[in-house]
Amino acid sequence: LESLDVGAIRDEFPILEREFDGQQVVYLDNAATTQTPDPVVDAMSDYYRESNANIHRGIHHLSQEASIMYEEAHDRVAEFINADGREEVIFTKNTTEGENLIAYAWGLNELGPGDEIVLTEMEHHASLVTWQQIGKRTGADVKYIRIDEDQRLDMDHARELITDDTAIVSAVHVSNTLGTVNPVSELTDLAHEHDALSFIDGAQAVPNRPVDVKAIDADFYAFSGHKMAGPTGIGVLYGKQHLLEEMEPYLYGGGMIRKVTYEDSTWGDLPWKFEPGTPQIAEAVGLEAAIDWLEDIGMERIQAHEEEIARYAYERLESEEDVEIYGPEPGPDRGGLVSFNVEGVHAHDLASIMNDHTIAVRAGDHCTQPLHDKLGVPASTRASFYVYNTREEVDKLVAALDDARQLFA
Ligand SMILES: Cc1ncc(COP(=O)(O)O)c(CN[C@@H](CS)C(=O)O)c1O
Repeated sequence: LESLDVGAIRDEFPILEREFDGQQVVYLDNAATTQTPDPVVDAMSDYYRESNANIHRGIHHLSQEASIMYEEAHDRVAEFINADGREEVIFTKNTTEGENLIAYAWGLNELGPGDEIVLTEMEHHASLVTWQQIGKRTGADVKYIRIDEDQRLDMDHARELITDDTAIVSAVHVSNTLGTVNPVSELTDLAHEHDALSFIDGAQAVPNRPVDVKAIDADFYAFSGHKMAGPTGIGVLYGKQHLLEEMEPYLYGGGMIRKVTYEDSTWGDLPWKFEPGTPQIAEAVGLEAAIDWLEDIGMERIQAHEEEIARYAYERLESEEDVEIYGPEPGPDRGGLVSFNVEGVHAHDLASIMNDHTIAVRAGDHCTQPLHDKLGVPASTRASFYVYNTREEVDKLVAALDDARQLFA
């Protein structure tokens, strides 16, 4: 694979030139949100300047133009993840809303006492808390597939846990804390062997690797635009068409109906049935521009670059005796992030020192509190990489550890 021209890529991100206290920003918090390249910002600005109108309602030129842009953004997403078409692509606010949409529109109606919801111990709160609360409301039991000593998923335990009582398996594709890449096709097969559904949380996967939802055969797959060089305020819930057809909406209003009388209403076609009210139109345009931008580079090259930088970070940090790294060794089942702790230094103190060097990392539980309890640590510091990061930025991260040691260790 031809390596990326990181310099040319960085030129499309003016924010990466910003300085604080005379130091250029080192942005290593991409698992939280990625930066937005000029072509995406320009596409959204152009939309507002030239095509802004409400969709699906007006018969005037601007509304027709905006409607086509919005609808075709669904087609572009479908092509990107290999969905059958726009009918399988619901625009949400973010991954979290995608999880909630299925939990409410499917879970509340289909789950009851005796049913089991199988999660993994490394789930993000967007999945874990949602299914946990739906379990409490429906009487369904929530079970967690263990992680092993390498913080990979214990698939023997998965095979034991997923039974004919399982109604749905909801699993993260790439852990935002461990970096672990889970065998989501195998998990989906296990679910289907027991007539259960599979929901895959792809927030940390779609941005940085090729994702083919048909190859995985997931029934639902969710991700967020802001983690893949796109805008905040838009996410995607992929769902198999026959399942979405059978599901009742759980948010009602204009745009999602076919016929309304004082007595009852009928619902519109997919995906509009699940998109009530005025949607995030400019964000849909931005998401399409982000997909064009990513595919212009190539998802395989993005994955290779991100994993090369993460491998370099892993190896540099691993050579530091007082550093504990979480997640598996670099390789096919580790994504482009590294969470770690420095002995004697609290993660928040470390991140604060990093910030003194204008290095942006995340410290805390990364919305995986139960996982941190399982790891036996209150928090961790996480460096997460993307297409514009360099080895030199990793060197700055490692060099800043000494300041933290002198101050806190
Ligand atoms: C695996 C996974 N699943 C769901 C989400 C939620 O994405 P939203 O766009 O916020 O809905 C995230 C976002 N994780 C951010 C914020 S906690 C992080 O710093 O790790 C995620 O990583």
